[in-house]
Amino acid sequence: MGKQIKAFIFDLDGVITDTAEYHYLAWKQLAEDMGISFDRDFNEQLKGVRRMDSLKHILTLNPKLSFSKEELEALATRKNEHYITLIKDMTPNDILPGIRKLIEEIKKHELQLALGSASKNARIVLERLQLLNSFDYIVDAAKVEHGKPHPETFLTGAEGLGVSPLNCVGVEDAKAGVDAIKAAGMFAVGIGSKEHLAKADYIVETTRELQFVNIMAEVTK
Ligand SMILES: O=P(O)(O)OC[C@H]1O[C@@H](O)[C@H](O)[C@@H](O)[C@@H]1O
Ligand SMILES: [Mg+2]
Repeated sequence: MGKQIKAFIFDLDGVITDTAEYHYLAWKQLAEDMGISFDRDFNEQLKGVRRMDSLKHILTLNPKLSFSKEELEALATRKNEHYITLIKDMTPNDILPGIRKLIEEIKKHELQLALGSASKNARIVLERLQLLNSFDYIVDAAKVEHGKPHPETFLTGAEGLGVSPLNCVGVEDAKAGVDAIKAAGMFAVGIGSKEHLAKADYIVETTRELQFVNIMAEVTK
């Protein structure tokens, strides 16, 4: 018998809006300034990963480079400045196809909705998209100690909503995120390729295919 679903917990970047692309471009700009190049395949390992952890991962590409703690902070700040420039003109038109409809269906069925994001910019982005009020609870980088793939982000979301993780569906575009959802004991919807999101319980290629009825059918299988 399938589970009873009471809540959805959405990742932000790459799920609600295409800020995953802006994170990629901002990291690429910073990395190129340091003579490091990386491609979209390597970028899959950065998706869902916190700012400083992402920077440290990029720096493994050139082990000859070494930075003090202060220098690392300055580099992470510079990346964020590139990112802030890229998101400055975002509007509700930047909500990815299918997301608004899915949120409407979640509300119509009287389920709860939380955000589970690794980003310190999560509230700014939701504000630009005029979606802040659509969420019953928001988990961002400030609320948790451990980044994804640790389950804390999703467990904190469930706790904030007052529901058991077993009654939650998590929605993610990142491998680290899907791993976090599964470690939290939730049903995982992955957006992207099977190759990157192998652990997801149900995978769609793009947000356009995120249909409430199809997700519920998969959950109750
Ligand atoms: O630098 P920020 O806005 O705090 O974001 C941290 C991380 O947030 C995640 O949502 C993104 O997938 C990562 O790419 C990003 O590094
Ligand atoms: Mg994401």
